This record gives sequence, C-alpha cells and structure tokens, in this order.
Amino acid sequence: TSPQFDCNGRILRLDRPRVMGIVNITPDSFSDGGAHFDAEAAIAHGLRLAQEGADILDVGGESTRPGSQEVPVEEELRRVVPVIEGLARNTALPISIDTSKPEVMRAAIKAGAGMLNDVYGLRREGALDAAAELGMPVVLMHMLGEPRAMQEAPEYDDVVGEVHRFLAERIFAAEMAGVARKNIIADPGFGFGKTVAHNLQLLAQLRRFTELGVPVLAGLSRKKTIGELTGRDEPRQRVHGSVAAHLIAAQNGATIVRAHDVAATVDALKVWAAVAAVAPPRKDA
Ligand SMILES: Nc1nc2[nH]c(SCC(=O)O)nc2c(=O)[nH]1
Repeated sequence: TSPQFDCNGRILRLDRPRVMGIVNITPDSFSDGGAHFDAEAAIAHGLRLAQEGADILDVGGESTRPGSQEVPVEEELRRVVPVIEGLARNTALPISIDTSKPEVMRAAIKAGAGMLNDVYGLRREGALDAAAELGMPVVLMHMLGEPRAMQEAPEYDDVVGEVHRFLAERIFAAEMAGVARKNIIADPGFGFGKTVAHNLQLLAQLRRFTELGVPVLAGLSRKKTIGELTGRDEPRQRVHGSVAAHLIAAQNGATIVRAHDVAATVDALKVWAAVAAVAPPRKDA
C-alpha cells in the first residue's frame, strides 16, 4: 500500500510518481506589468495545468529565486487567496501553497489549499505551530541561507550528508511541534544554495533521502542547473532537460516532481511507471 495524503479533503495518492504543477503569481508572471496581478490569468493557467494532467497545483505568491526580495505578507495574501479560491472552485485537484509565512499558510488552507510547501522548512517564526495546528501535509525543503544570498558561494563538505541531516532535523522539529509524520514530505531543494555540481550530486544520490522514511519531492523544472547543462539560457527552452532530470528523480526514488511543463512531464512519467511496473524488485528494496 502506497502512501496517500488527505489535502483538505482532496486525496493525493503516491502509488506512482505524481506531478505538482507550478502556478506562480509573481511580477514575472500573470501581471499586466502593473502592480496588481491578474488572478484570472493565474487561475486559467492552473486549470490548463489540470487539463495537462497535473496531480496537484502549487500556488506561490513570493518568488524565491536566487536574489529575490521578501514580499510583505499583505501583498502575498492579495496574490494567492483569490487564485486558491478560484482553483478550488474550478478543479477537484489538491492545491499546495508555496509560502514560508504562517499567516499565508492559514489563509491559504482556509481558502481551500490542502498542502503546505515551505521552501524554508518551517523555520520562520510561528511556522511550526501553524503547520501543526493546520494538520495538513507539509513539504519540508532544504535551503542554504536566504534566497537573497544563497547562491553567492555555496559550500559544503558533503552536500548530500549535510542536506540529509538538515531534513532529518526539520522532520524531528516538525514532529516535536505536533506535525504527524505521515503528513511530511522531504525535498533537497535543488538550486537553493547549491552549485551545479551540488545539484548533480543530490540528484545522483536522491535515493539517500528516501531513508528519511517520508516521500521525496524533487523540483528541477527550468532551473539554472538545467540551463547550464543544456546551454539553454531561456527558461522556456529548458523543457527537455527538466523532463530528463525529473525522470532521473523518479528513477532515484522521488514520488512527486514539481514542474512548469506538466504535459511533457506526465507523458515521461507514464513511460517510467509502465517500465517500473514490470521491473524486477530492487535489490535494496
Ligand atoms: N518544494 C519545493 N518548492 C519549490 N519552490 C520553488 S521556486 C523556485 C523555482 O521554481 O525555480 N522551487 C521549489 C523546489 O525545488 N521544491
């Protein structure tokens, strides 16, 4: 029996690798260039990803790209709540909220989201308690430092070992705060304070993170590492490289991949799952 998550009444089954479609509501997306963000466009985009076969939609109102600045909580709420409400009304898919702020977590769940996706691993003030009180599935991700400076000169003695230990500590902290272990997902945080070499090591050894005893999420979609490996400067040109990386992630034990290009990723994982269904049992299983 494979794990499944009850996301505020909407079930996410992890019987095979699942695709988390990305709905970013940030200045570089869905805005008419003005200050206000077009919620309708973001909702339409989410519904298109649902059509493409997404298993869950990840709504984010604060860019956590390298060098990005914090967004005030009122602004983040203004961006994400209407989009979550609109998506919850128009699709039966589970919805996750990509935020580190406890106030945004609470408002998002109230609006119909059913999973917390915190790139900061519940380290913000009040986040652990909010996650425990909300009782929803939560993704704990590794990040080295802060988005503003994390890519300056990331250094590790043993990136896999150090990320593994961080995730083990955050899982422990979450459980101590009252988060049920069955509600926890771990994520090494590709690109969050890592060089290309670090990201390659984390992907090559991704199965190490399944030893944490919780499902593993991998997010490499259109990231700089893919761009550097393929020579594609434009994120929209990184679809093939992203699909390849997410296939490898599935092969190495990831059961959720976070992607912009849902249709391509869904097709690749269908091929992967068909082969996995007939593969001999893993020797380390
Ligand atoms: N769980 C999880 N959440 C994320 N949110 C972003 S935003 C940066 C981008 O998409 O380039 N990345 C990730 C990731 O890798 N894992």
